[in-house]
Amino acid sequence: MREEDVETAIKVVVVGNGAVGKSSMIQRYCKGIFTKDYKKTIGVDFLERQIEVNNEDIRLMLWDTAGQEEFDAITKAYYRGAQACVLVFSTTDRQSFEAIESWKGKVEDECGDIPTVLVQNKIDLVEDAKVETEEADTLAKKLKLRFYRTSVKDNLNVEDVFRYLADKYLERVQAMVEEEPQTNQPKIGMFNTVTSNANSSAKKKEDNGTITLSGPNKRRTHGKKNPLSMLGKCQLL
Ligand SMILES: Nc1nc2c(ncn2[C@@H]2O[C@H](COP(=O)(O)OP(=O)(O)OP(=O)(O)O)[C@@H](O)[C@H]2O)c(=O)[nH]1
Repeated sequence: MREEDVETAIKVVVVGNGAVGKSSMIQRYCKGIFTKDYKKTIGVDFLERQIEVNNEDIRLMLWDTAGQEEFDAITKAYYRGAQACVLVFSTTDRQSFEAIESWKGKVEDECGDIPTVLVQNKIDLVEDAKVETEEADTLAKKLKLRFYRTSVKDNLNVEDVFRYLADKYLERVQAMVEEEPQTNQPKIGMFNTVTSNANSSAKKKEDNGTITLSGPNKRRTHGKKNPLSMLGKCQLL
């Protein structure tokens, strides 16, 4: 395998209370659709989308985790190996706002300090808001997080959230490469990728309901040089 044949993939976890719009956000971003129905996520699920950053193909693997506390034990295991995180609360749900710091802590426990954004979703329902604009701004400042207000329904700012995370992640990788140019061992996760279809899912549901990823695979990038490939590969989970 040539170095330039390795594609970069970023595992992003999307977390927050139930019904804030996590699944909807991922569906909007990966499939371009929005549905009004609420179907609570059981455990975890993921979708992926490929984007181009600095002339490189980057595959974002978006992990949708259940917001209901009853699934905490399962979902935490899936935070492992995440390289970026979206913390979501809803404009119309005060509790979901108050739970943000706790969600941040859960992700940090498993992943350490990874690029993270704070998202206030459902801003189309601003007339029903249970969170003041200033409160949300203050929380973002306190947690030192980039803050986006989105409406998945109206497709507002959703693209920006994931673009920011991809940029931020690549910035960190680049800084790491510059610091330690000789090393082949990544300090933060990167792995060879599985499939190339933006909407395809690389997960496999086993009989016991566990979702596992297929083993590392490579995808040709038609000789396009990928400077990130020098970091080699590592395990996803
Ligand atoms: N008005 C409005 N409704 C939204 C928006 N985003 C999501 N919804 C609705 O909110 C409800 C919950 O959305 P989900 O995406 O299922 O929420 P979730 O966070 O994945 O919920 P869990 O799976 O329980 O964790 C659904 O009825 C969506 O249609 C939005 O931006 N505006």
